[in-house]
Amino acid sequence: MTAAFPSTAPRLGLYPVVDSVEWIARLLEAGVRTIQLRIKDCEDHEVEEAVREAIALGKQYRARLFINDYWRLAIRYNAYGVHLGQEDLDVADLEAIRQAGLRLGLSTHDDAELDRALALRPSYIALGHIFPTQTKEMPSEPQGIAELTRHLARLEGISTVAIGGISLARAPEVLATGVGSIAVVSAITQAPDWLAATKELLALTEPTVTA
Ligand SMILES: Cc1ncc(COP(=O)(O)OP(=O)(O)O)c(N)n1
Ligand SMILES: Cc1ncsc1CCOP(=O)(O)O
Ligand SMILES: [Mg+2]
Repeated sequence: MTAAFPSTAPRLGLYPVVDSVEWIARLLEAGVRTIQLRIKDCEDHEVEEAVREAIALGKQYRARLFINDYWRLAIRYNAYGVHLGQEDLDVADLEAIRQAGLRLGLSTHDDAELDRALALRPSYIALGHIFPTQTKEMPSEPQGIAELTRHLARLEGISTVAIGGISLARAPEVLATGVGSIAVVSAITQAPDWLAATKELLALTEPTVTA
């Protein structure tokens, strides 16, 4: 049987996905504890400094900092984890990521991709896109709440993340499915007041414990 990747928190809560060290710094300062650096379509050497700085910030704030795509740099600078999509899986050295002790998050869009992801025993499984999104061109249709719920039934005991078109207004219905985390880009980066949006999303995902 394939060895599992290291576990992460069962519920990752609010998971902003951002494209700069500046966003990483301001969101960690705002209280976010799961976050991803996602810079697209660069060579490793072009993003190396940003990846190094983001990972250092993640450690400083004791946060779960995932690096999207650049798995070699994530290993070099000892990130908390790496996020990979299905196409990334065709080229990444998963054994090197596992040997380095990094967590692994995987994207899925349908049952076949879920089968493939489950076989790899990642740290979390992302499901998307849930709603239409302007942030990334998607070849598939949005899966919606009913399909998300159906997929979650296969994922008992696995850390799960929903992504795609999740606005502040839609977050409650997504969280009501029982998914462990909501990953968001524009709900924060395009918000008229990013700090207010972040605080509201944090409150939704991390309800205060009552005695
Ligand atoms: C949490 C999370 N879920 C999905 C993705 C998308 O990853 P991928 O399919 O590899 O697409 P790109 O982000 O690389 O364009 C993600 N980054 N994070
Ligand atoms: C990176 C990614 N992967 C699937 S949807 C998406 C973008 C999500 O962005 P938004 O939260 O703005 O819809
Ligand atoms: Mg990718």
